[in-house]
Amino acid sequence: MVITTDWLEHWLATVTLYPVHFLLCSLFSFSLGAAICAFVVYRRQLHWQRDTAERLEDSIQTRTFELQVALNELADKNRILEEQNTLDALSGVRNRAYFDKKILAELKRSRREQRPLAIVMLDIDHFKQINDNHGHLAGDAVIRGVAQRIQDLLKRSSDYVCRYGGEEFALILPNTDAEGVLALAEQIRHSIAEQPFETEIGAVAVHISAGCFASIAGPEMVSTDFIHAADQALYLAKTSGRNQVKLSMAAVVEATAVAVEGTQDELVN
Ligand SMILES: Nc1nc2c(ncn2[C@@H]2O[C@H](COP(=O)(O)OP(=O)(O)OP(=O)(O)O)[C@@H](O)[C@H]2O)c(=O)[nH]1
Repeated sequence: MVITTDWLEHWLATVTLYPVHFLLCSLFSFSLGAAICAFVVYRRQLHWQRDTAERLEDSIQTRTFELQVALNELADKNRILEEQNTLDALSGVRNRAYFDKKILAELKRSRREQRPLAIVMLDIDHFKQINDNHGHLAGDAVIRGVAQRIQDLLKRSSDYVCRYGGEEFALILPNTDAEGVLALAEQIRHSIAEQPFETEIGAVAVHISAGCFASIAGPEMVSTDFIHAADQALYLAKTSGRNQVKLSMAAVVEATAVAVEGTQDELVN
């Protein structure tokens, strides 16, 4: 549009003639412009807020995922650490602390399910002589070898061999009666006596003595009843000449009772 003098004069005349119209038009145009500006700003802000919220949500999700991964790793490491805490450093089998906990749990299970629980206390014979004659390193190798040999002979995943202390081991055998524990302990004794253990000074022949006890846990029975009974049987095995397995008299009584019941059943049938 070309602004000429004529046009300007005409425009001024119009403005002078219709000042109210002009004012109203100007006001309307200004308001419309302002409204459009406000709308554009508002839309921009909305977009920006939406973008920010999306970015925030993404970052929260990423962080939550990273946190979950870190927590899982921590839980795994904790599990490994807890597992390591239950192991004996020298022999690699479970340690005494594990035995103390496990026997309590198995005692409760035996009482609840009315199934027999068997314990074996097992000790390497004349171990002091092995240390004295061949040195402590050879002695350590024998302890490791015996532990491994026992472990290899345990077939059920619920059976545990624990190093009870020094050259003594304790076995926890859930759901095992007197007959079963005697058979397993005898198998272990035989395997150890048969095959010497490799050490740095050569093969060392050893044998063990074992005391066994098996019973369904009665309402009054505690874990020490099982341990003492198996210990007494071990003492009997030692004093009877070593390299043998003995069953606690308490277990014999129970086994006899079971046998008598069995005989009576047969008679009745
Ligand atoms: N090398 C080694 N020796 C150990 C370890 N723990 C205990 N001993 C030794 O084992 C020996 C156990 O000796 P004793 O309790 O007299 O038993 P023993 O000589 O086996 O005799 P009996 O059990 O009666 O047949 C001691 O000399 C202890 O020092 C160990 O971790 N490594």
